[in-house]
Amino acid sequence: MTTTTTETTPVGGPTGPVLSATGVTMRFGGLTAVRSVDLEVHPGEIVGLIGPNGAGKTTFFNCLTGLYVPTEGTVAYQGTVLPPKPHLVTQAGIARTFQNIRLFANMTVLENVLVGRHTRTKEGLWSALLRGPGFKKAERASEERAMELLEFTGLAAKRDHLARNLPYGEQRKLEIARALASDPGLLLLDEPTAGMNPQETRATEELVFAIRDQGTAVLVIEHDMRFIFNLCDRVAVLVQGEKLVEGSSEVVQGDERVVAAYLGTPFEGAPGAEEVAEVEAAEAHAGAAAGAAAAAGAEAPSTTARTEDDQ
Ligand SMILES: Nc1ncnc2c1ncn2[C@@H]1O[C@H](COP(=O)(O)OP(=O)(O)OP(=O)(O)O)[C@@H](O)[C@H]1O
Repeated sequence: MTTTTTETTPVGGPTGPVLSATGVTMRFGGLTAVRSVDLEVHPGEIVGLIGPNGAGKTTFFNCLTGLYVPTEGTVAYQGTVLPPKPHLVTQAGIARTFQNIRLFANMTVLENVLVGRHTRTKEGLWSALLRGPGFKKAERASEERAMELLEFTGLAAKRDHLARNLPYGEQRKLEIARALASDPGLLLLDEPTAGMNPQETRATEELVFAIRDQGTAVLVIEHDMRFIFNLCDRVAVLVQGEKLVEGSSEVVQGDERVVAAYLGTPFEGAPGAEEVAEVEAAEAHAGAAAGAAAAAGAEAPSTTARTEDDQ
């Protein structure tokens, strides 16, 4: 089934997944960039999409957001199949950022967020031209919401700066603020930490958690595996346009096919490494304490005994 129709078709209830992509295929001439990919994102989830360069990740995002009309397959938001038109997809509740920053460089930070707000304002052309009371009220409400988002992303102090004068990390944050201005139920992030230093990456991680906590589900493409495995409830791996594996960070990291096709040897600082080191240190400490207690002819403390039983 193709998504060339402009009708919206209910296929589920509001309690189901936020996003359901079903059998999404995208061909460019003889090249199949995305092949029959199914993916769901549920409310409250952060889902990662990873894979080697050219695997089809961005093409898949473009199919989800109506930039491309998939050759086959459907994309549904909250149970309603979406027409492949970017403005209708945004209006439905899916917002995105791009791999290459796309801000209005000569507009202020606040103005950039206000642009992202336009899908949620109802005032028409005449109202805007005449600047009637309805328009002024809507304008004030939009500005209030935009300022909330600038506070949320830590950019409020820069509201009047030109976007082009922001440091790189803040430009990426502004892109996120602008995407959030459409009050999405699902946010798609395409390589949000590309070019960031470790501090900026850590701040982005916190921001994504905060976005999820505020009720927006997130689907994120990223090559930084530490970021992905720390952040995501679920990770899907695309290889040569096909979904190879999908599961928790642990499942994906442990899958031999993913390691062979993409991850290679385990990356340094894998999540859990710190915890493993802490447990080992605690066990060594407990073992030493038990040894000392035995040497002194006393019973080992109960916590030590439990630790040993658990091994
Ligand atoms: N508009 C297009 N026309 C023709 N081929 C395209 C087009 N867009 C993408 N492709 C091809 O589709 C394949 C998938 O590209 P895509 O950019 O989706 O991969 P990706 O996984 O996002 O890669 P990266 O991690 O490098 O961003 C590539 O072979 C690419 O050359």
